[in-house]
Amino acid sequence: MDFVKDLDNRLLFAVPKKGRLYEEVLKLLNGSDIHFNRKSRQDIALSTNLPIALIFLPAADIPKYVAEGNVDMGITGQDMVMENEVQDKISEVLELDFGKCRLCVQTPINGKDQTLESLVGKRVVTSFVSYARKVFEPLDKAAGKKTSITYVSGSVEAACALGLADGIIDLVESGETMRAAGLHDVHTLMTTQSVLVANQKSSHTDLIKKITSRIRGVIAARKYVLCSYNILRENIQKGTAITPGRQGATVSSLESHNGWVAVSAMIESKQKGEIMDKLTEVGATDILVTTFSSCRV
Ligand SMILES: Nc1ncnc2c1ncn2[C@@H]1O[C@H](COP(=O)(O)OP(=O)(O)OP(=O)(O)O)[C@@H](O)[C@H]1O
Ligand SMILES: O=P(O)(O)OC[C@H]1O[C@H](OP(=O)(O)OP(=O)(O)O)[C@H](O)[C@@H]1O
Repeated sequence: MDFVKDLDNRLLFAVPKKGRLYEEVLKLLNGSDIHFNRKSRQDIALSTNLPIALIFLPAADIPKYVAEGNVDMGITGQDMVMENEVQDKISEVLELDFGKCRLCVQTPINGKDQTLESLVGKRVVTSFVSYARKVFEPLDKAAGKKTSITYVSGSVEAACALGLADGIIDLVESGETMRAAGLHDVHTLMTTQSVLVANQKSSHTDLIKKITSRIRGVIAARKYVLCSYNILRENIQKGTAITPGRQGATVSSLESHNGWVAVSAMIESKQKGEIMDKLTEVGATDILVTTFSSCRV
């Protein structure tokens, strides 16, 4: 019971305890300077530097806990928020730029069913039963049929080959799992990614803002790098046209090189090769690209 007392006045932050999102979330917490010691098999860890308790839960259950106010905030997938039907009860505070995939209707490549509509009245297997019911309800009504929707907790792709389903609803990222099971996607129901969600009535509004801002900084730092280079003063405009920066580039004079300036600006990480090529073409030298672990922009 002492443990429960330890949670008093702490913001409760639910994070996935395993699975696809776990490693990414640990990196986010580390980058956000949220320190904690998690003892083996314990699903609650107190932060050592902030009034936060991390609660390790299945990603699928996190939306429910956040919506009910049992925890103040959490990290889960948009698909899980939708499946739990709590999108109106929680605030989606921030998209996290990982866990990106699509929720798709899939059928055997060589089978009879090649559309969503052709599955009406047949057998569908999924981990997303409540969402599936919503999808098939109007179709069933229009066709006067009843689609059978069955829950399985994982390895959904096996259901068609094993004779349990005519089609499945499951997540697709690279498509490898689907193809290996002899399936293809005939309809995309939603695209999804991981999100930071918060209870709308949490009393920890300031701390929620602080955590959100830190996590936003980690995500932004992954998208941007700092590009710095030297260029002749007369070519500054050619350089800054290539690296305008987020709010303008920083330009400073080079003491020992008359007529030269040093420029630094944030650029999108994925464009760094092209930008360095262009800077070289306009006569920039000593072009450096530096990554950073967090930022506030
Ligand atoms: N292949 C994928 N690519 C990207 N994101 C995915 C993928 N599979 C799942 N996700 C995202 O990760 C979330 C959690 O999926 P995961 O399969 O890890 O479930 P889990 O219940 O946490 O773990 P497990 O399946 O091991 O029990 C999903 O709701 C989805 O948002
Ligand atoms: O398109 P892909 O890149 O192959 O990814 C899709 C697979 O990833 C997820 O499952 P996961 O591997 O998390 O395991 P699970 O089947 O136990 O849920 C999802 O349920 C698919 O099976």
